Amino acid sequence: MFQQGMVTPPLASGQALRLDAVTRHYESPGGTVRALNGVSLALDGGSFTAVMGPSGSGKSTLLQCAAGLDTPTSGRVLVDGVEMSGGTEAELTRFRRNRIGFVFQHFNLLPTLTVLQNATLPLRLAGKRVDRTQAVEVLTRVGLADRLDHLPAQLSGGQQQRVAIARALVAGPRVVFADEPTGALDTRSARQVLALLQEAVRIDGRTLVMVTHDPVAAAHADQVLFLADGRLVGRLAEPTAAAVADAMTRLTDQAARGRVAEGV
Ligand SMILES: Nc1ncnc2c1ncn2[C@@H]1O[C@H](COP(=O)(O)OP(=O)(O)OP(=O)(O)O)[C@@H](O)[C@H]1O
Repeated sequence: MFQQGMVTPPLASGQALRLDAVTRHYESPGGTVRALNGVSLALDGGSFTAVMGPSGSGKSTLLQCAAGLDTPTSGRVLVDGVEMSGGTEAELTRFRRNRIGFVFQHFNLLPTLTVLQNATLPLRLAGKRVDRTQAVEVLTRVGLADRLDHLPAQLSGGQQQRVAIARALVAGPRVVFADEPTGALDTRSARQVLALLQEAVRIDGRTLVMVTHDPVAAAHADQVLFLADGRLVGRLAEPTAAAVADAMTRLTDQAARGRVAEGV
């Protein structure tokens, strides 16, 4: 059922991610852009949430703020009940490395590193010992056991994204953020990537937050949160692709009507 409005439940021990009244404003020559306008949400550990909304609604900004890659103008982000602000840049980086994984649309692999080196980079950056057996296990799970010494340029897009998923999972993060992880992939590779992300939730108990424009991808999640104009405006539990597409059509129409009313 599509529910309008969002209510944040009280802090619970099982909460992996919580945002309290997060805003992100940008100053631009045309005035202040309110990319996020008071977003509150709470996600349980082991849940899979898709975030959707019209272009410019604030999806990427939400992900970047929640993942500690960007700093909110106001509000709080808590991962595992621990607030992700107030420290130095080095502390924030350490916090992110220990608790957060990120999958990008365009993979962001380092071209001169092999598959194994790319996948274990977060461990080496964090100064942790690289357990080769465990790293190979992760790469085997994403179907790349026979590609360990390949460079990214020697792989297909789908294979590169699977390396990126291994990299996001290798340090055992509490929350994994994925920004359009299937946006650059063909249907078959997209399906494989979604299955791997789903497995990370169902088998390993990771908490996954995925921005997507694709209703079929969103239907893999437990719930879809809808953003419009920097606010959470609705939630769809146990989504089907048809219900997600329907809700998106309504939101996009509303956004277009809003722009006409404002004379944009
Ligand atoms: N660095 C920035 N400086 C100024 N404005 C920005 C900046 N980053 C984002 N914005 C603005 O904030 C708003 C939200 O952007 P965001 O990229 O989060 O939207 P989105 O929903 O992810 O869009 P899309 O689906 O097109 O990727 C937009 O109006 C965008 O132009």
